Amino acid sequence: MDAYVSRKRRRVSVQDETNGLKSKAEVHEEQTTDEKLAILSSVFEKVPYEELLEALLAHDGSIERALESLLDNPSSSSHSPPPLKKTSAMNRVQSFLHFAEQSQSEQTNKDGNALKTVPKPLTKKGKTLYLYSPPAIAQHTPCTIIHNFLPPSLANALLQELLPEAESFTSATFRLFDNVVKSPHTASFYVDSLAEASYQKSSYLYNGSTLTDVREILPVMRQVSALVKEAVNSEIEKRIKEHYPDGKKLKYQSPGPWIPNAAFVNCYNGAQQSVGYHTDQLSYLGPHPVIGSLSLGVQREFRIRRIVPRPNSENPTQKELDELADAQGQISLPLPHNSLLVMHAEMQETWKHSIAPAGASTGGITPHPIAGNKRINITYRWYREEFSPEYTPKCKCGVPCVLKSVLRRAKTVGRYVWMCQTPGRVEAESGEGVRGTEGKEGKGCGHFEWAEFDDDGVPMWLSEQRRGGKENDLEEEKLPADENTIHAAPETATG
Ligand SMILES: O=C(O)CCC(=O)C(=O)O
Ligand SMILES: [Fe+2]
Repeated sequence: MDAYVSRKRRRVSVQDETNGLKSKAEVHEEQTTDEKLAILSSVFEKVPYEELLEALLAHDGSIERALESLLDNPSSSSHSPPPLKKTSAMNRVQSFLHFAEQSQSEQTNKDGNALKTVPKPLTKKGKTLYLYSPPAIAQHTPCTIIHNFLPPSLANALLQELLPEAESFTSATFRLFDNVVKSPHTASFYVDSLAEASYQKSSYLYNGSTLTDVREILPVMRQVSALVKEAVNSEIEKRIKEHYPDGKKLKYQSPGPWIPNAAFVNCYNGAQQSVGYHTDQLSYLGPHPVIGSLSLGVQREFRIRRIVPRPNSENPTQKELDELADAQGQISLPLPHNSLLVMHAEMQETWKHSIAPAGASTGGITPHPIAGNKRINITYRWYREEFSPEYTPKCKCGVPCVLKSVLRRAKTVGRYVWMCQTPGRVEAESGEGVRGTEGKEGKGCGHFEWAEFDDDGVPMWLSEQRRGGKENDLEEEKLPADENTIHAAPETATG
């Protein structure tokens, strides 16, 4: 069993198959077990990972035979719907093999000698790549996932605590192209104490308005928060060691432990409720935040796609445009009951996420024995003290600014701006979410200024103060005049 769960590449013998996959399989005889599990889980999204692994083991690592056996003997797990039709299952496998084939390319030096193998993004324009196994998700996305995270009875207790609460959730409001529209799901916001809830209601703004529904965290949610805290911190450590350059945290990522002290709870009632592509607001989380997202009830598809900066040149070639479109391709991660998804520090600034409607084409939903047609999701967050609104720069409207990352222009990519909360052109383009706020119309003052942080993501003026420097001396930190004056709002990626 260990050999199969190990992430090392191992040779597998290709079985003699007559279903047309053999030649592709031969090309990929070096496929890792992770990749094979990712392929199988792209077909059998709702079959537990362990079951897929067992099928692979039972067939000496042959994807094709494991696939056949799973199609012929539908999953033993009680809540799994019938798998896809055989033809669509085969199509998904073919498409994954196609992605995998393209995902490695030899880089050559100027003499044409191979230097090293460079992984290319697995995604492809207009296609959805389905990933289920935790190692494949860790490898190809900015997330990690822990299946069966809580003891089952605790997961059920949490669901039972939240289902009655969700009855009184209200529709999250979305601001799209200057119109305030309802998001097709409901949500509420929870913090550590009643005092904090009342402070939040009066002082924290989301796109120009305060939240109307802020609640005190409930007992089981609080108990689970401690477990989420522990798991997320350990996932962060692993992520840094295994995935980040030189095994070091990202610039601006907080070095300290992640301390969840706030949570949005989302409820999706039925297959059609969803949330559109968005990024989460950075203003109170700071740059490169980490979010722990726990799913309960009905399994739904979490989709992500990369925000890719435009090519540098004014006239990009077709090849550059194709590569851009491929890199923006969509990845789908099924989130089963009792799974903890960690959105790591690289996620919010450079990827968008959504919960897709579960139409007939994606297999609909399978009711959950406790939740019925509902999915409850808790996104545990750390509202950093340094980003409390009392410290946030204010715009000319006199309200704390919103923090956004700049992504689209090569010259300023990776920088951040504080800008007026009331959306103008930029925000309308990115379709940011405004959760449960009372819609406040108006154009805002258009204010924006560069945001400067120390390496740990602490606003520079505060960092200086902590180091015993000058108090509140923002001038010192400003860039040379020409760099500091923005004549047109930079294109931002995040809300
Ligand atoms: O329901 C989910 O898994 C995602 C929710 C989400 O994107 C959010 O709370 O910002
Ligand atoms: Fe989100």
